[in-house]
Amino acid sequence: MGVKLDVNRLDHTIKLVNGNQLHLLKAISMIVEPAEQVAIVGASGSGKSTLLSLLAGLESRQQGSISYQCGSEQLNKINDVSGFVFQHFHLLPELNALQNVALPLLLKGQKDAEHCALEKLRLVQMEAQAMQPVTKLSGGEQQRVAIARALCSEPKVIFADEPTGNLDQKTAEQVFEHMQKGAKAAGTTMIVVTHDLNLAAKLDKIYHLENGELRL
Ligand SMILES: Nc1ncnc2c1ncn2[C@@H]1O[C@H](COP(=O)(O)OP(=O)(O)OP(=O)(O)O)[C@@H](O)[C@H]1O
Repeated sequence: MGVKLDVNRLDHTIKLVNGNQLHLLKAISMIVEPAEQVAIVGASGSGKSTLLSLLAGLESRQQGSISYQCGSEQLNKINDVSGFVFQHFHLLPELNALQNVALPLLLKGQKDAEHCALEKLRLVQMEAQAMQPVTKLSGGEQQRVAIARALCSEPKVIFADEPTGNLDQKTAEQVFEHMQKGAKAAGTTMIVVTHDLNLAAKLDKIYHLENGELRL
């Protein structure tokens, strides 16, 4: 069961190095339903990554509120039930694909970590390369490993920041499809920041961030 996000009037101002202030996000409100897959698009510098970090609880809110609900339960912390996929993969170069995917589960003390990791690698069609050091994998393969890692902890919501930004169009589409399928199969809510309108069009809703305002 995915998480429902109820975002109410988020406001965010940034202090620039020259001392000026940039009113980046202006009273942003949105509702993301459980298992919904939404895109946030907008020009470079419009504040998409900042908004995603706020939604994911990685950055402190200045104003406004976000409530997270899973079934009938109100969640106090989103980090425990969320997965994050970054543009630059953020894999550990000294480990192989399987170890990268299994690591978060091992850290939690899960005994069947490698079994779960292998299952997720199969889902993104990377089982055959499980023992490969990640440095030997292509960009698209590395991102599929990162997606398997995000799916491994069976998150209730996935936040993805330009997950295919480093990939060519064809690979981007394949990787995106894996991510979408994985999230759909598990009923996971997914929020994706992307500049790629083709990919955004594959999701349930597209939000546009412009001049600090979010509109459908
Ligand atoms: N901590 C910070 N301190 C100062 N400025 C910041 C900080 N974080 C972001 N900014 C600025 O806020 C603006 C929005 O940044 P953000 O990364 O959220 O935009 P974005 O829409 O994701 O951009 P891109 O598509 O290029 O990644 C940029 O001008 C950036 O330089």
